[in-house]
Amino acid sequence: MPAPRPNDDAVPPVPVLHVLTVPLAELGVPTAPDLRELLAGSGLLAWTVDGQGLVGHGRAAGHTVRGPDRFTAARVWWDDLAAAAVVEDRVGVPGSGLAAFGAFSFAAESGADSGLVVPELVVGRRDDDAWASLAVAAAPGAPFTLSAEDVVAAWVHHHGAAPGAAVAAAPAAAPGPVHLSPGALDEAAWTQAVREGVELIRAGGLEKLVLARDVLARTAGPLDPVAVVRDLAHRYERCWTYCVDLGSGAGRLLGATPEMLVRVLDGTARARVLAGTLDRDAVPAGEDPQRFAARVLGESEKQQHEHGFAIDSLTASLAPYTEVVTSSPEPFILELPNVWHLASDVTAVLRPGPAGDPPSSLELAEAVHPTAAVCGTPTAAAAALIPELERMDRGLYAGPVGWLDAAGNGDWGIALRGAVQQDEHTVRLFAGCGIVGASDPEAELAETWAKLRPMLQALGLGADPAGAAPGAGAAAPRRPGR
Ligand SMILES: C=C(O[C@H]1C=CC=C(C(=O)O)[C@@H]1O)C(=O)O
Repeated sequence: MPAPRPNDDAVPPVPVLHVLTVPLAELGVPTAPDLRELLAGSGLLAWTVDGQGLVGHGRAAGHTVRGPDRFTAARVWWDDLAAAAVVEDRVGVPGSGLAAFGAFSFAAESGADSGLVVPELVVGRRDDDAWASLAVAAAPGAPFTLSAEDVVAAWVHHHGAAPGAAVAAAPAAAPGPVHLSPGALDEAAWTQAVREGVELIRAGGLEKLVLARDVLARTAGPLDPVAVVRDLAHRYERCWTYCVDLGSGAGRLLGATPEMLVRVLDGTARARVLAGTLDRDAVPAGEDPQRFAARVLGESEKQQHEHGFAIDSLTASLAPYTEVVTSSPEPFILELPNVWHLASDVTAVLRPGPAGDPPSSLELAEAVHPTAAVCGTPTAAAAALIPELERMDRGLYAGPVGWLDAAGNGDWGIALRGAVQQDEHTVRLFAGCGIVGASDPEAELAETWAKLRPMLQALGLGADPAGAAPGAGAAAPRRPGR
């Protein structure tokens, strides 16, 4: 559905893009590659899961937005860009043709830019389909001259090798020591904030609240984001690994999220809802790990309660857009290298809007954000309390991150288990926990460390930052015993 337009003076003019998508077979690459091998080079944009997805390089166009209308403003820009673009798509699958990466702030009031960026070169893979798309700005009315040779030239430029040839592997992510320090709140202050949250819930003001904290990592040597992204994509292959730099100086968002906010493919929406977490390091000696997870997560009333809020908030916000919504009858246990989660997959057949088109992935991402997995229940009460208790601007953490195409398809994950790289030596890591009346603040603090683990490992800090890595030289904030 086209985005409602504000008055035309407020809409910036868009560039005219020429876009050519060719199958990789046309470039001499007969079998679909594992996209993780293409995570290299400067100006990387990525959205991959299990070797599939989209990997972008360079920048053909981009638009940043802020405030409560940030999604609508981005959609208007995208609709205009797509209408003006001249596209030759020889593949015709979701993600081919004109495609953009995007990231949106958690809060409407955030000082961080949100937006969309169209890479110059995108290499995509969906099952056995693999393609490359080249996008370049052209003068209005200019003839379309892009050819497969132009795509190869862009590939060589960005990858330093021809299509099909091996790309140089990245060196270690963070050479030299990494120093960790508390962000907005230290551990004691954050635990106190959780305590206050629990009291408010018990007093009946709200039912669930998600509280997060940030940790700053300073690296002695320059941090290579490509090595971080590669590490995450290989280690967390069941998660969606993301890397988005909107180019506005706000930093590079990277991480590997297990949570799919909404995916739209050919008129069907899907989501993976998570809530309920168990640290895989917490298995008592002699216990069978799977049975332990099934008992502690699957049979815990507190965890099921927390999970139920997340499912209800998603299905309620999808309802106006859907014909039928189905979800897993019982949550299942999702096993990740660092934690187990209670998870439910939701599928919804989308209802066409008044103009006959089903809602786009970005329209749905706006409709369902923020879910109770990152905000709370009721949403408005939780959203108002979060900055007050966390004492920070979440920026892009816990906001939608992903990609979209001109047909409305796209994947929007929730930017979790990640960080914002602020400069060559500084990354700001985030993790949060769903709090209910039965939550124990110390246990929630320990859970944030388990959720920070993917990024800490990618920085070379090992699983336990407090005892970490003589080689990594970590200086970490105190980690509670469990
Ligand atoms: C808020 C985060 O996780 C959410 C997603 C899955 C499980 C969660 C939990 O069990 O608390 C959180 O709701 C985070 O990783 O920062």
